[in-house]
Amino acid sequence: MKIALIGYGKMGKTIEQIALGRGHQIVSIVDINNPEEIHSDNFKSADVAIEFTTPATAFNNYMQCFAAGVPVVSGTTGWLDRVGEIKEMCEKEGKTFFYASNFSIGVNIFFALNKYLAKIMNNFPAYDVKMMETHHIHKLDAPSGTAITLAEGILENVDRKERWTLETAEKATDIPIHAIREGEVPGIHEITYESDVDTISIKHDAKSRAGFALGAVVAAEFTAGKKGFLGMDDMLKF
Ligand SMILES: NC(=O)C1=CN([C@@H]2O[C@H](COP(=O)(O)OP(=O)(O)OC[C@H]3O[C@@H](n4cnc5c(N)ncnc54)[C@H](O)[C@@H]3O)[C@@H](O)[C@H]2O)C=CC1
Ligand SMILES: O=C(O)C1=N[C@H](C(=O)O)C[C@H](O)C1
Repeated sequence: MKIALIGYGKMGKTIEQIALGRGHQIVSIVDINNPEEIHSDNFKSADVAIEFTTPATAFNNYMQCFAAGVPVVSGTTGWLDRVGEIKEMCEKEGKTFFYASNFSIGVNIFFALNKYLAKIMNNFPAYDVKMMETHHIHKLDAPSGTAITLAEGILENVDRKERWTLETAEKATDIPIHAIREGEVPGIHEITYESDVDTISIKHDAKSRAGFALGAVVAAEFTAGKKGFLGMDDMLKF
């Protein structure tokens, strides 16, 4: 498969290695210093573009991919206030877009576990819930996209909670997310339920970026030739 990379930072470089190892060809690499590459014939020849850039630049990159007729797989976080526009373009204009706040298979198992635990906890109001995420100091957004997905999994299932908040809970109906930025940590997420008598925690700790990158390449293989707005639930069968 011919892959174009948009964003050649920590994720772009890890994805390149995994894609080459799976027999794919990298036909184009777009980064901040060569934005015109996205208009090149090499870029347009890609079966799929994999986009990992920044919250501020992702949406415009998606528009460029759509204009070039290249399906997009993206994991960039912090831009989801505009996801409705992308879904509409996929539905009405036949564009192709695969998004995951976290491509790691382990984290997606953790998402399912989080929802299952939340369903149980809905029946036990003696427990309050809080979240913690830790990432490297270069991360631009907080809370992490993964933490937001986890919070949404709790909100869908725990009736006594209404929204997530960064750091402090203002009301009993809030889920506070504590965001720590420390060293070069690839990503840790923890959900804690606490009562007067005990604590129950579930935690995912990424050892490197390899799991995120492998998931993104597998998602690219899945996306090539498909139409519409796609996500991990379409690809994984639990
Ligand atoms: N969904 C997932 O599984 C994961 C998502 N991420 C997210 O992916 C994004 C990127 O993460 P990293 O690679 O660690 O960041 P990074 O900072 O190492 O790399 C970002 C790259 O994008 C480039 N860039 C900036 N503006 C650009 C533009 N307009 N066009 C093309 N390239 C541009 C930068 O020069 C840099 O090389 C972040 O939003 C992060 O939260 C990170 C890991 C896993
Ligand atoms: O910025 C990162 O590094 C990561 N970002 C994603 C997020 O915001 O959830 C996924 C992973 O945790 C690493």
